[in-house]
Amino acid sequence: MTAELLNGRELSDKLKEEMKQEVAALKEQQHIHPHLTVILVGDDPASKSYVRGKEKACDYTGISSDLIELPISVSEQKLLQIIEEQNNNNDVHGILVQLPLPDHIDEQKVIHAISPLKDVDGFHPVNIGKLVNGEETFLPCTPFGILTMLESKDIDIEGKHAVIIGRSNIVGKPMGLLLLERNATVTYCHSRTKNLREIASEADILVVAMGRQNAVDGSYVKEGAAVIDVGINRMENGKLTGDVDFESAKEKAAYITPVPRGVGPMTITMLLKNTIKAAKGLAEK
Ligand SMILES: Nc1nc(=O)c2c([nH]1)NC[C@@H]1CN(c3ccc(C(=O)N[C@@H](CCC(=O)O)C(=O)O)cc3)C=[N+]21
Repeated sequence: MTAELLNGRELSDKLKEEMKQEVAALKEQQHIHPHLTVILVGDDPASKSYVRGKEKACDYTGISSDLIELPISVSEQKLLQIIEEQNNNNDVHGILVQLPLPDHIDEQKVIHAISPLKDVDGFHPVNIGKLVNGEETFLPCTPFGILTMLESKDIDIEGKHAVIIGRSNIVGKPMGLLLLERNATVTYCHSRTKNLREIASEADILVVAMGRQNAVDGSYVKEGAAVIDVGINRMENGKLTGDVDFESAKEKAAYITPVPRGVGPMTITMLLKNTIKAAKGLAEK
């Protein structure tokens, strides 16, 4: 079998086109102008490039965005103060603080400071709590994007075995919760898991978010599985690659995401969705 490609770039383009119409209608009919504030601390080139991607996507869909750039030496107190100003600004619907933050800033404290109503990343504990409860909330963008890709191909989730490799707060943990809510049987694996290959090769849906190039190859993939590669690793030649050895995995999978043009663009697109939702004062289950 050779897998069908889950092309995140193509799906993103389609969704952005729809959102562009929706934003235009919101402006015209309800005088709502969705606005996202992005806060970037320091000048890490990868972070800068992601932030540029977000700005570009906002522009395309008619969402206005501000970028607040702060020096790497900025104090935690100053950052918290800026977040508070954004919380209190009624023209701002979404606030995103680009992660990771420098070591002298407590990331959890920063996430707690963002109003849950403007938390378009879906990282605030109130929103995570709602996700655990199955209540409506802002879904974390990467898991939301993955779910949207699976749904776009009508890939069955109910009753299927989903194996998540990686347990980060922003990808692995919420991914498992979302799939569980849709009646998958979910197994979490991580760096201490024994028999990773054995467990992974039982997955109908395999989500790989380990942060290590080629950590998973075709021998980890069940025939007919959907393989989702969340990894972004920059190779020596400057090109991006995922955590999955695409060539061997695609011979066994029924569906597979490429890197680049897979999960990454969907993450940004879901951020736009969440920003529109925030502007409308809603949150989605
Ligand atoms: N508060 C916060 N929210 C985030 O959502 C967040 C974050 N911090 N910190 C970093 C990660 C990473 N992330 C990506 C988004 C888009 C691509 C993306 O568009 N990737 C393109 C390639 C881009 C390129 O060529 O560099 C692709 O895979 O095709 C990648 C990575 C969001 N993150």
